[in-house]
This record gives sequence, C-alpha cells and structure tokens, in this order.
Amino acid sequence: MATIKIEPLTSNGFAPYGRVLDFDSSNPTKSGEGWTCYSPVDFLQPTSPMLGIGMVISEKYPKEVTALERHVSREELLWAAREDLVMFVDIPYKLGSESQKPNIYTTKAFLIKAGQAVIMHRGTWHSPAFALEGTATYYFAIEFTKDFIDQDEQPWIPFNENEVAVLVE
Ligand SMILES: NC(=O)N[C@@H](O)C(=O)O
Repeated sequence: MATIKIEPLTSNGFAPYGRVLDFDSSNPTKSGEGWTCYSPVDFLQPTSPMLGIGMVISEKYPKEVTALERHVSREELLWAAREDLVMFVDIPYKLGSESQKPNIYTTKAFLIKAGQAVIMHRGTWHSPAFALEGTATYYFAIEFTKDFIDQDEQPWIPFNENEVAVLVE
C-alpha cells in the first residue's frame, strides 16, 4: 500500500507525465474587440490522420486505485470542462515492454481545475479523471488508432506486486 496526496497541477510537477496547457498573457497572437487569442499554445504530434474526441462523465474519486492504463504510441489531450478533476498518473517507462506495470512509488494524483487542460506524454499511465466532488465532465482527444502494444481489450494494468494506492486528504 502507498499513500498519495492530491497535488495542485503545475507545469513543473506534471512535467514527468506531460504538459499543462498555458499561455504567456503578455504575448497574444491575435486579438479583436472583446477577445484575445494565444495560438498555438502547444502541439499534439499525431502519426495517424484521425484524432478521436472522447467525453467522460465521472463520479467522485475513489479512495483506492489498483490499476492504470497507458497508450504507448499516443499523446492524449485532456480538458476539464466544467468541474474539478482528480487524475492519477505514473511516468511513461519501458514503452516497448508488454509486461510493464505502473509503479505505485512514482504515481501521483493531480487536481485539474475546471477549465485546465493537459497533454499526457506517450505512455503516461493514467486513471480516468474522477470528479473532485459530485459528478464531472471532461473531454479527451487521442489518435484513433491501436497502440503497438494493443491494450485495448484489457487496458487496466494493476500496480507492481498488486499494490494499492490509497488517497489521503
Ligand atoms: N483518459 C480517459 O478517460 N480515457 C482515455 O485515455 C481512453 O483511452 O479512453
């Protein structure tokens, strides 16, 4: 068992797992009356032409998590639409290994505030993004293709040694 605390989302803290979308407010690329544009703030680097857009409705985060999933050949954009989210992530490691499991000791839980978005690295282990409270809606975008390690049938891989991550306040 390992205990994990929910951390605020910062670019530095999230760097091993992916990137937080942000912009330099002093440097807009376009603007007009009532609007200011910052573009591009980041890039997805697809290798196939189809980017699938998904929506998830999730419930309040569980106290314990036993398994994560990963997409070894694809980055994933995830955007908290209306409510705050809690997502467990572990670093991408040994992307070529089919027997690799998430490591509970490098797993963290981040608070993704409503309106924030992240791009997970290829192979970042992740849970669904759960609601901080009540019910939450989020969107994700990921290449619509199979991983070269096809984990689509049973994507949820238990932690090493069947450890359990316990979230503490
Ligand atoms: N992030 C999330 O909820 N889902 C995706 O990773 C997916 O593969 O469905």
